[in-house]
Amino acid sequence: MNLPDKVTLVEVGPRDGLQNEAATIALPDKLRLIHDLAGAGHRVIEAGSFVNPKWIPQMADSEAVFAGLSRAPGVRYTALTPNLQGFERALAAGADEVAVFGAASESFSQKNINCSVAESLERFTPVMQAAARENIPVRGYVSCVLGCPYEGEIAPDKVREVSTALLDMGCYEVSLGDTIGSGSAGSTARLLEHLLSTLPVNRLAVHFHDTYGQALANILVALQHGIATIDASVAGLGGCPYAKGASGNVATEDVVYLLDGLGIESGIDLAALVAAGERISRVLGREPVSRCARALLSKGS
Ligand SMILES: CC(C)(COP(=O)([O-])OP(=O)([O-])OC[C@H]1O[C@@H](n2cnc3c(N)ncnc32)[C@H](O)[C@@H]1OP(=O)([O-])[O-])[C@@H](O)C(=O)NCCC(=O)NCCSC(=O)C[C@@](C)(O)CC(=O)[O-]
Repeated sequence: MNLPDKVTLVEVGPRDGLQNEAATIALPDKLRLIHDLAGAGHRVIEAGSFVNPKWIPQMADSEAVFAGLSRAPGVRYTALTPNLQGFERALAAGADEVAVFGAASESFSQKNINCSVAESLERFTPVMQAAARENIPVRGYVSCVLGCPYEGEIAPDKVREVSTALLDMGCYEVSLGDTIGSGSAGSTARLLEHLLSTLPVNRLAVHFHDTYGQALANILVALQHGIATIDASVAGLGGCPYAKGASGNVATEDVVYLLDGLGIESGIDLAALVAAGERISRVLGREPVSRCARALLSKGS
C-alpha cells in the first residue's frame, strides 16, 4: 500500500464536536478539553467559531475560550469564520488560523450560512484579503461532498468547482466534509480520483462523520490516495445542527488506533487522548462514542 508516513490530525472536537450540544458547556470544561488535547499531542486544534451566536449558541463564548487558553508551544488554535465580521472577531481573539466554510450543495449552503454557494464565495473574498494582510492562514471547508441532507447525491464536479475556487482564492488547504456520513469506501474513492485529476493531494484534507459507520473505511481509502490531513473529533463528539440525524465526527481515538496499526505517525499519545475523551464525555453525561476508547477503558488502561 502506498500510504503517507505521517499524518496531521486536525482536532475538531472543541468546535464541531461541541457546537451541537444543547446544554451550555461551562468555559472551564471547554478549556480543560482543549488543554487535554494539546497535552495528548495535538498540534492543530479547532477551538471555536466566530459565527452568529443566535445561530450557534454553544460557540457564543469563543472570545472567552481564546482568552482563557494556556497556549502550548507549537500548537495552532484555529476557528471558523463565515464572513468578515467573524474574521475580525477571530483576529481580535488571537486565533492562529481561520477557516471559511462553504458547501457543494446549494440547499445546505442556504440552511447553514444563509446564502447561495456563489454568494458564500463572494463573502469569503474580503476574509481572504484581510487574512492575507494579517498573515493568518485560511483553511477552506466544503460540506456535503458525498451527499446532502436536502438534495441527496452531489455531483463530484460541484465538489471540484467549490474546492478549486477556495484554493484559487488563497485557502492553503480544503477539507472535504462528508457532513452526513453517507459516503462509503467506493464513493470516497470515486470522488478522490475525480478531484485528484486536477487538485494537488497535499492541499486536500478529509472530514468524515460516522453516521453509517463508514468513516474509518473512508479514511483508509483517503490514506491510500495519499491524503495526509485528517479531521477528527475526540470521543466522536459532534453532529451538524443543519444536517438532521448526522452523528458525530469520526472519533480521534479510532483514527489514531488505525494510524498506529498502519505504522503512520500522528504524534498523538492514545492513552492521554482516551483520558481527554473520557473527561469531556463525563461532563456531557455519556460514554465516549469511540469504540477504541471504550475497549481501552474497559481494560482499565
Ligand atoms: C453566516 C451567518 C453569520 C450569516 O447570517 P445572516 O443572518 O445571513 O447574516 P447577516 O450578515 O445578514 O447578519 C445578520 C445578523 O447576524 C450578525 N452576524 C453576522 N455575522 C456574524 C458573525 N460572524 N459573528 C457575530 N454576529 C454576526 C449581524 O451582526 C446581524 O446581527 P443583528 O444586526 O441582526 O443583531 C449565519 O448564517 C451563521 O452564523 N451561520 C452559522 C453556521 C454554522 O456555524 N454552522 C455550523 C458550522 S459548519 C459545519 O459544522 C460543517 C463543517 C465545517 O464542520 C464541515 C462538515 O462537516 O461538513
